[in-house]
Amino acid sequence: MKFTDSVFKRVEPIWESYMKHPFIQGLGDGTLDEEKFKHWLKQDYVYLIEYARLFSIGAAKSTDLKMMTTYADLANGTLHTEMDLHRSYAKQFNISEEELEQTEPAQTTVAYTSYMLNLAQQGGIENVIAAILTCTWSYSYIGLKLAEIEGVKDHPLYGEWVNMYASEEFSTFKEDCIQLMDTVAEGKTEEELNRLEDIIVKTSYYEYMFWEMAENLETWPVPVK
Ligand SMILES: Cc1ncc(CN)c(N)n1
Repeated sequence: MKFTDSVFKRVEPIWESYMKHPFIQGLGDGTLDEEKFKHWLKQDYVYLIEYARLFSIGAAKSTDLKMMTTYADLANGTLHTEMDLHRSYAKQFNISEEELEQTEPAQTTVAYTSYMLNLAQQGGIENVIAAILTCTWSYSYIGLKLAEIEGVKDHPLYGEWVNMYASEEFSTFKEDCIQLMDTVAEGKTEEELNRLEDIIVKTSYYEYMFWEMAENLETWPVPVK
């Protein structure tokens, strides 16, 4: 069995819980509060800047040219394809690109990106891909599941979101990440694999917390100027 198949069995209950989360349910039935979506949009934009940085660390730590090319392509896909979705929504909401980029990251955004960046700086290439995997894979999982709902792709506001994460292009990003993970998992000891699996479980929890952050319009406790 591939490493990612056995990891999926472990994280599946967490990922199933995303589909029951009020934010995702609201995306699916079109009732999601626009303010919550805008909060997600701004937080996710600054999250994706760090995510693109992680792919770039992956490129720098790659052990061969093929791997380096895949990481560089994934960084490019994040900075252009995925973040174009955010810029397009921002335009509809009259949020400028400067405002998007200057979003103050909320606690959960800081915690999640710091966790991934810390792992990526510390270890080898296996840490980088283990930290990144859940992000792309779980959004593809959610997008494809939401796309099964009749009419969801035609929703005037949230249809674009579902179309992006259920797209063939995004599925290819996911497949590339899964393949990178299985390649570096080859020949690792059980102890090493357990450590990588733990990273994927933790990032799966962080994904849940990110939906919670958006749903609850999370900010820091005491506002200061
Ligand atoms: C928090 C989060 N996780 C995953 C993705 C998909 N790249 C995202 N845009 N944002």
